[in-house]
Amino acid sequence: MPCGVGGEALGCKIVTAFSNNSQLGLPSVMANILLHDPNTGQLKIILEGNTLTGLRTAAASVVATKELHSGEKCRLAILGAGIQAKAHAFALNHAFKFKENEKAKKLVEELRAECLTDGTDFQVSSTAEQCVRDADVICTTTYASEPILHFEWIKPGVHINAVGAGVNHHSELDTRTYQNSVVVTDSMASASEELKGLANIGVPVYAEIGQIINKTVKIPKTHCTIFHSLGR
Ligand SMILES: NC(=O)C1=CN([C@@H]2O[C@H](COP(=O)(O)OP(=O)(O)OC[C@H]3O[C@@H](n4cnc5c(N)ncnc54)[C@H](OP(=O)(O)O)[C@@H]3O)[C@@H](O)[C@H]2O)C=CC1
Ligand SMILES: O=C(O)C1=NCCCC1
Repeated sequence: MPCGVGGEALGCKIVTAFSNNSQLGLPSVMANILLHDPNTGQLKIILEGNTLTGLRTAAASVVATKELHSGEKCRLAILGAGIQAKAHAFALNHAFKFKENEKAKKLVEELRAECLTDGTDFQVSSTAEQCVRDADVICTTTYASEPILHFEWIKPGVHINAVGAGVNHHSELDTRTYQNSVVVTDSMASASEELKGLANIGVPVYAEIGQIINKTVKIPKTHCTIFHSLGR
């Protein structure tokens, strides 16, 4: 993932995703950042990039949630219990102060200890359905290659940040959820490759989040909104 800002900065994040790494005690997503001198191109430093990946991905979901969900934000549901689940729990709670949170057990004690100072509570759900029912905002952060979120479980007006990816990037949500949603992404260029399967179920990628932010595109009323986070 290359990035340049005028004459000020030049860098590249190299990232891999190996979903079975937890069996080896390693993070499944591992990133390093190469920073170059923006005037000469000389490599200056190689930085650990996992921390930034957590922060940036969750921050993008916060921005998308602000732009795409206008209703009350009482209940946050997170499917998944890894690095991104935790990053999203922190970032979305910080931004929106949810009253209730449902997420996997192994994260709960850690989150209670780290977040309870502001009165937020976290609960464990035994099923994905229980987790997402009545949620206002849902984040999916897994490697599921079959849908883990079904249309009949979600209430009208929900906003979904679809962050994870299985074999393809649209495997966490079922077809009906897509067909009843407006899908916004971070990069149309990436979506044309990584979300091309959506065309097979008649679902267009409606806009880039940047177009919503700069008000060149307006979101029509739909059952729900999906921010498809591709990460680049
Ligand atoms: N859009 C973006 O910008 C980014 C996207 N990602 C994507 O986000 C996802 C999560 O990344 P990260 O949090 O770092 O990964 P982790 O390995 O830390 O966590 C993955 C979580 O997904 C769960 N999981 C794995 N497979 C399945 C499945 N088949 N069904 C249900 N749950 C499953 C795991 O469960 P268990 O705990 O039981 O193993 C775990 O809780 C990945 O798909 C990754 O590629 C990551 C970074 C940036
Ligand atoms: O770092 C990112 O951005 C990633 N996006 C998609 C999957 C893995 C990491």
